[in-house]
Amino acid sequence: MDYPGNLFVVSAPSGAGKSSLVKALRELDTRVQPSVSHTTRAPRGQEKHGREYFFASDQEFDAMVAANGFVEWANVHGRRYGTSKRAIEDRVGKGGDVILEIDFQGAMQVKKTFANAVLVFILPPSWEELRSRLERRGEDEPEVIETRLVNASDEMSQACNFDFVIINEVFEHALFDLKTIVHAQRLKYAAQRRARADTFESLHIP
Ligand SMILES: Nc1ncnc2c1ncn2[C@@H]1O[C@H](COP(=O)(O)OP(=O)(O)OP(=O)(O)O)[C@@H](O)[C@H]1O
Ligand SMILES: Nc1nc2c(ncn2[C@@H]2O[C@H](COP(=O)(O)O)[C@@H](O)[C@H]2O)c(=O)[nH]1
Repeated sequence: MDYPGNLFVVSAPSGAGKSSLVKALRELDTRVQPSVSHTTRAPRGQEKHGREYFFASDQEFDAMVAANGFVEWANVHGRRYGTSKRAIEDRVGKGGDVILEIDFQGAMQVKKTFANAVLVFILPPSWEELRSRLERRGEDEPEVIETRLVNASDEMSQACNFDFVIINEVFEHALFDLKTIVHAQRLKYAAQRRARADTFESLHIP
């Protein structure tokens, strides 16, 4: 699908720091808008319906799947998560930039629909640090942390299918890398548009 905006997808094993990086990027760059996903998991901590997620029952999620309402959806850590078409098509269709924080299965589905989407995978510096970040965050029960660490191994093996891989060891360095990828994509896209406009002009196509 061709569209005038930029679509960025950030994936990572749970606890690698993607939400923190995307939040910091958005504070520096207000052109990048997040998409709020739907999930069947329960809210945690201070999460609010419509802000972090649209929290849906299994029946509500089923109804959206049946209505073809998702660009992508997947089972992640035993719950379902999905990006609604409405969450991204409006904005990228009008030339805005959207950033998705989704798992690798969703990222692969997005790439099939939006071939120009830029896929970024975030890796933690080590297993020990991944575990310690999940524990320090203090938002998940120990068994949930164990499930996420078990799943992290499969998730990390998918990094090679992404356009860019960032190791989030020193937060500021990882943020710089992410910011650079976003800027580079904008420049590339603007250059492509200029080249296309020049071609039409030289051929006298209005
Ligand atoms: N470079 C870093 N150094 C140390 N701690 C970090 C770093 N990046 C993020 N963290 C911390 O690690 C924890 C996990 O980060 P975050 O919640 O952003 O991960 P996530 O990948 O979005 O996880 P999930 O997929 O479960 O939402 C948070 O407490 C965050 O403050
Ligand atoms: N395929 C999708 N994955 C998603 C989506 N929204 C979030 N996620 C991923 O789920 C896990 C767990 O998230 P958490 O908030 O419960 O910690 C994480 O890897 C997210 O990236 C989505 O819409 N589609």
